[in-house]
Amino acid sequence: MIELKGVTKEFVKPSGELHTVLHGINLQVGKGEFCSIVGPTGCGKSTTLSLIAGFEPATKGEVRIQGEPLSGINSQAVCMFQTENAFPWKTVIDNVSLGLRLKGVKKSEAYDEARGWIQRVGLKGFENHYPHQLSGGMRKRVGLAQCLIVQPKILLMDESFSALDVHTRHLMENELLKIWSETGASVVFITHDLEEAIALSDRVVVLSAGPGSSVKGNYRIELERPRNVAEIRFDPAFMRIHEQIWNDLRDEVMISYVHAANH
Ligand SMILES: Nc1ncnc2c1ncn2[C@@H]1O[C@H](COP(=O)(O)OP(=O)(O)OP(=O)(O)O)[C@@H](O)[C@H]1O
Repeated sequence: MIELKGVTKEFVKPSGELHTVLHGINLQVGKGEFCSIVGPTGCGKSTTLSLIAGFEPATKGEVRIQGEPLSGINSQAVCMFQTENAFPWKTVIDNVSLGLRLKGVKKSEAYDEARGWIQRVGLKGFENHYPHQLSGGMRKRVGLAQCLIVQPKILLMDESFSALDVHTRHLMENELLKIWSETGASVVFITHDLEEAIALSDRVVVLSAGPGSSVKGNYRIELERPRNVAEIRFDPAFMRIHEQIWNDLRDEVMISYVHAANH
């Protein structure tokens, strides 16, 4: 579904110098696969997501979606960020139905579809509430429904749950896994939290410390599904995988600290 082949991304600094964020990234995400990307702060995780979304082009190499080179915005993908997706001046049902309305679907049909999604994410009864009348977790549910109503083949999530308290976060993660398993979408999930990455994913990719980050490790997570993200952390198999990936990640985090201290 998604392939990055030898992708390098450079930005021009205000001084005019080139800053290489990613260097020679190779990454494949299959149809219906849940892939998380972890790495030290500033290594280029969000930049990777932005290349897959088509918000900006690779400097070198290629991003392919379903085998085709991506040019411009990736029409198969939707993005869910750490910040709110919902428009504050729109009700839940107007927010959730928006993607369909923008595609030209009639209001009554879009509303019918939106009601189904609102129910699926556990917000039945809140159709006419505004975002400020909901809790942070409920607003995330609105965001998820907003993304999934358009039945994307690719869901790109950047630290989507990191602002939530730990209990709400686990609820949302379990909810996400349940809904994802019913949609067959490919997910690329960016997180700082290795436990979250392992608990959710089929695969965890570790990026090395920047500048010029590349793929340091690529791990298949063979834990059984369905999973309960709050409980799976105590599974001995989970702990073994965590130790293995953390050994890789820790080195990169240390390198990143040293770089930060020297600048
Ligand atoms: N549009 C841009 N112009 C110039 N530099 C950029 C741009 N976008 C990102 N960068 C730089 O690229 C590097 C990687 O940023 P990015 O946000 O992708 O990292 P990250 O791994 O997601 O970081 P964090 O873990 O802190 O969220 C940073 O040094 C950042 O300053």
